[in-house]
Amino acid sequence: MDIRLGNGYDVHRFGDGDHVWLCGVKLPHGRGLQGHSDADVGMHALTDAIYGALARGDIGQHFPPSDPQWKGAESHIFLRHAIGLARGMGYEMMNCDVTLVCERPKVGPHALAMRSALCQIMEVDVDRVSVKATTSERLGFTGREEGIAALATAALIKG
Ligand SMILES: Nc1ccn([C@@H]2O[C@H](COP(=O)(O)O)[C@@H](O)[C@H]2O)c(=O)n1
Ligand SMILES: C[C@@]1(CO)OP(=O)(O)OP(=O)(O)OC[C@H]1O
Repeated sequence: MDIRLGNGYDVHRFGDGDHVWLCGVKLPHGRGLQGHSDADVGMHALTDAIYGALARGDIGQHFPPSDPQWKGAESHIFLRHAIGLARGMGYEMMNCDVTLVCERPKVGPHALAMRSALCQIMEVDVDRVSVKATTSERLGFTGREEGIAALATAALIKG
């Protein structure tokens, strides 16, 4: 049995807008997250955790922000690529865990929808996918609501 662990971290800043995409769920919000893609910070962190587990670089190497092809792209494209790479190397998702760091929006009421969205994209059981959140007690850039940070861990298993 071969188990590989990876971690991911991402940040997107708030700008104009009326919604945010978080882990595949569109939430109405007073501001939007800025990015080259749809700025789904949680999905980006999870995608990077998978690349990290595989030692296959990071999201910006596979989908360069300088490439106009990815402007406005839906982030499921990135996650599908990462999990496809994992399967191509003989790995399955054992479990993964995403933590969103923001004062708002409140994630708890939407966590199950987020887990469902991620597990559908990755084609894994929902009990293998965790999404949770914390504030940063109003400290730092997340505390000032200048942006949202996300951390993720992925465990991949072969055999
Ligand atoms: N965006 C968020 C932030 C937090 N939660 C939930 O609230 C709990 C308490 O947060 P603290 O930062 O005060 O520890 C946290 O454990 C989450 O359950 C949330 O849903 N959305
Ligand atoms: C996802 C990509 C795609 O161009 O752009 P962004 O939406 O800016 O997101 P980031 O987390 O900075 O990762 C870099 C890029 O790969």
